Amino acid sequence: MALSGTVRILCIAGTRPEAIKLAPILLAAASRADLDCRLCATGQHEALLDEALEDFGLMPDIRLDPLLHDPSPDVMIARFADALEPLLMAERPDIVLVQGDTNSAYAGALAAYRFGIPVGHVEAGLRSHDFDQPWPEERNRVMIDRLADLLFTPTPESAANLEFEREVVKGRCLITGNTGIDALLAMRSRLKLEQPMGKRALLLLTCHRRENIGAGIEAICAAALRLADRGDVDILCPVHPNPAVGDTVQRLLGDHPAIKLTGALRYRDAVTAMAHARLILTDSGGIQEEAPALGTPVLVLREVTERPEGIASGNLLLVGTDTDRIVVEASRLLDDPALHAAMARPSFPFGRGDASVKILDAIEQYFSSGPSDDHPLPFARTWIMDGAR
Ligand SMILES: CC(=O)N[C@@H]1[C@@H](OP(=O)(O)OP(=O)(O)OC[C@H]2O[C@@H](n3ccc(=O)[nH]c3=O)[C@H](O)[C@@H]2O)O[C@H](CO)[C@@H](O)[C@@H]1O
Repeated sequence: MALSGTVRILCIAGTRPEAIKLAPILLAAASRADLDCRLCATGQHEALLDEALEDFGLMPDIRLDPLLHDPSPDVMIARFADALEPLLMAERPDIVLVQGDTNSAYAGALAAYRFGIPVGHVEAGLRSHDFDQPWPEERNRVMIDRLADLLFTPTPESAANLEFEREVVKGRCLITGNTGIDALLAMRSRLKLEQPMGKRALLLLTCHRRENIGAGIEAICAAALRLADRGDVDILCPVHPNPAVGDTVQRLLGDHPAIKLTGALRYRDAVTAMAHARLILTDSGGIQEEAPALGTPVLVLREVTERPEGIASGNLLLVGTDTDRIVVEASRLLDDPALHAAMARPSFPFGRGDASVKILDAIEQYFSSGPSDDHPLPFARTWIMDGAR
């Protein structure tokens, strides 16, 4: 029945974007006496996660033992879920919170579901409607939504995706906005973002999606070289640590004088680069959400996007990975100030920076009101040695 006293939340995360999008929740919960919110890091991308947390003054409370090698997604999910079981037995959280669509998030939802621990899904309802793009993220987030008891969805469009799946998505859905905007606005308020004085336009290029590895990234790099040859742009490309991405980018872009390759930027430096860029070329999900709030146009280097809201707001343009298409669209924006201005109008289709407060309010309400007929509390599906929950 309804819990009295402190509600124990366990966040489970493994990657940089999860850290960035869970940080506002962890920080907001710290000032609420009735919530005890802790973070378990799976080790999926340990260094990037730790670095992202540092920019918010955070670190994991618990760490799973690192995987000895980088297995396939489904083996990774199984390993994480297995490693989480004794942790969940020991920690006994009242709710497990996972963010987005990573293998860590799916593993956290699976392990909690087995023990009958309610699952909260932050960034629920995003759909490309194509299991192969992106893979395995689309599959992961569809399955997490089926397991979740509380679904925190960023926009009416993503809520509509969940409504369409109501036959199999049984949890309570709440439109909250994306916590990534909470993180962005908090970070931006700490930075001095004077406009850069240089005459040359800054282009920010990031690419790391699994489905782009190989031909996609080669085509993207060919476009970057042609844009760099214009002579009026500087391209900044933070290279994702995945060697399947970095080796190709280094080989193709490493020698051009107008292209600067760096390691992954710290979050605060990424926000600065996004704010200063004239144009962003990316296959990132989070950057598609952040750039509209910063008023920087984005060419989305994907064939499909689960952020149609940013397309509708006019801040994102879906261009895929065709070299000529990328060059044509980037050149149009660089050469036509009116067209650029139309795409550079700040907008907030993914929320206004209050998602984490709404999520914590909803969690408190869930436990104070207790189960209702249409939303009974879950039950243990895995026998817990010291007695069923
Ligand atoms: C299918 C899909 O779209 N899934 C997404 C994917 O996340 P992603 O595609 O957004 O991943 P990245 O692009 O790696 O991270 C982006 C973040 O990192 C910052 N950044 C970037 C470059 C850098 O050098 N330094 C940085 O700090 C940047 O500002 C931003 O905040 O998984 C998340 C987890 O579940 C999901 O939520 C999310 O939907």
